[in-house]
Amino acid sequence: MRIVIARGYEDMSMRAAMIVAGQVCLKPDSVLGLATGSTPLLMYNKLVEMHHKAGLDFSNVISFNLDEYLGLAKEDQNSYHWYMYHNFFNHINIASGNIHIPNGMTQDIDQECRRYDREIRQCGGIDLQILGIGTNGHIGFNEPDIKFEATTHKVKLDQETVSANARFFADISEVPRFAISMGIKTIMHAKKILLLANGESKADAIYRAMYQGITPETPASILQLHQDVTVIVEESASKYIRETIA
Ligand SMILES: N[C@@H]1[C@@H](O)[C@H](O)[C@@H](COP(=O)(O)O)O[C@@H]1O
Repeated sequence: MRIVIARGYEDMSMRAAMIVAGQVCLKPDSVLGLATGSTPLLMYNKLVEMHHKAGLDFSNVISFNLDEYLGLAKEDQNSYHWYMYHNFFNHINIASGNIHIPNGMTQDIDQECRRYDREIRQCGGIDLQILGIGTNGHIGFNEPDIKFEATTHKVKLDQETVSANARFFADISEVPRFAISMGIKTIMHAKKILLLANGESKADAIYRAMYQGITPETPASILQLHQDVTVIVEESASKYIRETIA
């Protein structure tokens, strides 16, 4: 693991955007695994800026999002569909046919999960996977569990995740309790992984993920076994890491 401690959110986001931009420049038809949440927001802004000001070209890029809430339509402002189009896709030149996000309104969840995994395989797997981390150590919506879930699957969200994500909804009762998430195996098959952690609320989770045992109780800890992971930790999220290094 390469660990970078960034001087604040801006620095973390710029470093992350540079890595994504580097990937796209070197391989214009890269398959990107994309994350949502508040953490990568500024990284997406920076990539949009690089597209407009420096001609960063996404026309051949293929994207697969990590997850989607079950029961939220694409038009719902809390769906990850809406988030991705609103914050990123609408502002760059990615081809709409190259965008993949699980369908949270599917009538057949198993079939939707199998379809999603098949499409990732058909595109040759993910070149660069971007990840955030939940306060409970989740990646995508792979929640703490007694085993690692391999492929795309239906998830029951943890109470901690529901509470953490309630800030985006008018009321906690509106937060969906279920989601579809890419599995750990698919994430681990990505050629490169970029994990971002921002804010003090992530300090414990990122420390456990990087320095404690590998356990499905901290899903992000599996990343210790991946050969090419870069972790960009914003300063306040790095407080336990710095204590360990010091
Ligand atoms: N499913 C998403 C994750 O992909 C995200 O990385 C994480 C952290 O979110 P945030 O960046 O808002 O803290 O929680 C959400 O529930």
